[in-house]
Parts: sequence; C-alpha cells; structure tokens
Amino acid sequence: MALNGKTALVTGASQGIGRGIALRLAKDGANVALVDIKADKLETVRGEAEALGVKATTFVADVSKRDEVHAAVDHAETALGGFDVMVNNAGIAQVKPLADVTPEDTDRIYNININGVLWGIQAAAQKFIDRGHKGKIINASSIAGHDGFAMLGVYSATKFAVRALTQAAAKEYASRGITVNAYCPGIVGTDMWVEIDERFAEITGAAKGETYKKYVEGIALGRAETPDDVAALVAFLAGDDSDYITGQAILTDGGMVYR
Ligand SMILES: NC(=O)C1=CN([C@@H]2O[C@H](COP(=O)(O)OP(=O)(O)OC[C@H]3O[C@@H](n4cnc5c(N)ncnc54)[C@H](O)[C@@H]3O)[C@@H](O)[C@H]2O)C=CC1
Ligand SMILES: CC(=O)C(C)=O
Repeated sequence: MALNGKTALVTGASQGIGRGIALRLAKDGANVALVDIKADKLETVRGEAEALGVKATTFVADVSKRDEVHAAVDHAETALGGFDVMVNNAGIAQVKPLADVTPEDTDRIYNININGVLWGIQAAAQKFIDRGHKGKIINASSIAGHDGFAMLGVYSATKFAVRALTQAAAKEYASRGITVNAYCPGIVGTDMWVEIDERFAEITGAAKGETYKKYVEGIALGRAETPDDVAALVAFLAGDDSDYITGQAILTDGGMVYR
C-alpha cells in the first residue's frame, strides 16, 4: 500500500471531504490523526479508520487558533509515532452579496480558511524539519480559488489566498524536501453544499435544491463530485508518486473550470 507506515493529519475530518480523505489515506495504509472542532463525529470516523487496519487518533482543535493547530501536530506525532502528511482541509463557506459583507464576516472566514491553512503549513513544516525528513502539505482550495463566484465572493477570496500561500510555501520549503500543493474541488455533495443551496434560496428566491442542480448540470462529466473523487487526488499528492510536483493548485471538478 502506497502510504504504509506514514502518518497523516487531516483537519475537518469529522465529515464530508475531510472524512473521505482520512478514510482513503487509511485505506492506503497511513495512520491517521483526525482533527476537527466537532468532537462527537470524530470518534465515529476514528472507528471507521481503525476498521481499515491502521492506527487512528483524534484531536479537537479550532484551526483558526495557531496554538491549537501546533498542538494537534504535536499530538499526531506523539500518538502515532511519526509525521509525514498534513492535509489542511477544514473550511467554511459564506453565501452573501459583497454589499452586505461585514468585518465580523471577514474576520471569521479569513481566520478559518486562510489563517487555518497558514498555521497548518507552519506547524507541519516545522515538524518535518525537526524530524529531519521530507513531508507533504496539501491544502484545500476550490474551483472558487480559480474563478470568483457571485455570492461567494469572500469565500472565493479565501480560496485564491490558499493558492498564494501554497505557492509561497512551496518555494520556501522546497530545499527541505517539503512539497506543498492544493486540491481544487468543484461541486461536492456535502453539508457545505446543503448550506450553500439554502442560503442561495433565501437570497435569490431560488427553490430549494435548484442552485445545486444548476451547478451540477454545468459539470462536463455529468454528475456531482463525491468526497472519494477528491480523496483520490489527495492520496496521490500524499504519496511518493507526486514527489516532483510542488506549488500547484490542481482542479478536480469533473470539467467545470479549465486552466
Ligand atoms: N463541498 C464542496 O463543494 C467544496 C468544498 N471545498 C472545500 O473543501 C473543504 C471541506 O469541505 P466540505 O467537506 O464540503 O465541508 P463540510 O462543511 O461538510 O465539512 C467541513 C468540516 O470542517 C470542520 N471545521 C469547520 N470549521 C473548523 C474549524 N475552525 N476548526 C476545525 N474544523 C473546522 C467542520 O466541523 C466540518 O467537519 C473546505 O475547505 C471547503 O472549502 C472546496 C471546493 C468545493
Ligand atoms: C464550496 C465550493 O468551493 C464551491 C465552489 O462550491
């Protein structure tokens, strides 16, 4: 198995894409540290990972808090005996016309989606350097990190920022054997999209389900994305086969945005 003996930390692992990534990495042989702000669901995912024959541990942390992210990385190393892969997946969406955005909105979403990724990059890179080996840092961007989406303007800005951090970190850490890449999903059928669809319905008067349907109809491959689709790309980026790739923000969207 491609990730046998490796240790991977995934943030936002309680559900959705993060859960899918954690279970795929476990299936590929990695021991997994599951981090989220939601404690209860983490334990369920831990059981699912252990059933795949690997070690798993949980840690409750808010990625917007630098100390908590650093503590999560320390915990992963102590509990699992190594540290090789960091997946900065946790994020939140916000559907709002730009005209209505408040400073409180931007503080919240920037702190989670941008700073959360930055703290994860810092903590993981320092850990790889202290341990004296290479490492993989993999960040959640989006199609909205390649194209700004109406009503998702602030969210889109955070996902463009993730690409900037990914490129800068790739350059800063390349000499240490650390690669830094981002994955850019399209329309994934998770709770995040349930919330996005509901907010669009409130703001635009669209019927419930209509916005999601409209976006899915625009996908060339003809179906919504699943967490497993995203996890397949992340598993590649976590393994040795991607060793010569760094600083990239790779689209996995079934054919929506072409770069
Ligand atoms: N669902 C989609 O269509 C797409 C999602 N993405 C990105 O993928 C990532 C995962 O999204 P989904 O799984 O769909 O979302 P989701 O809402 O289903 O799950 C997000 C997870 O992150 C956790 N989380 C939120 N804030 C946190 C914080 N401050 N600290 C720790 N954990 C926190 C939540 O508790 C939850 O378990 C996000 O970064 C999102 O922006 C990117 C493109 C498309
Ligand atoms: C949630 C998200 O990133 C999009 C573009 O749907």
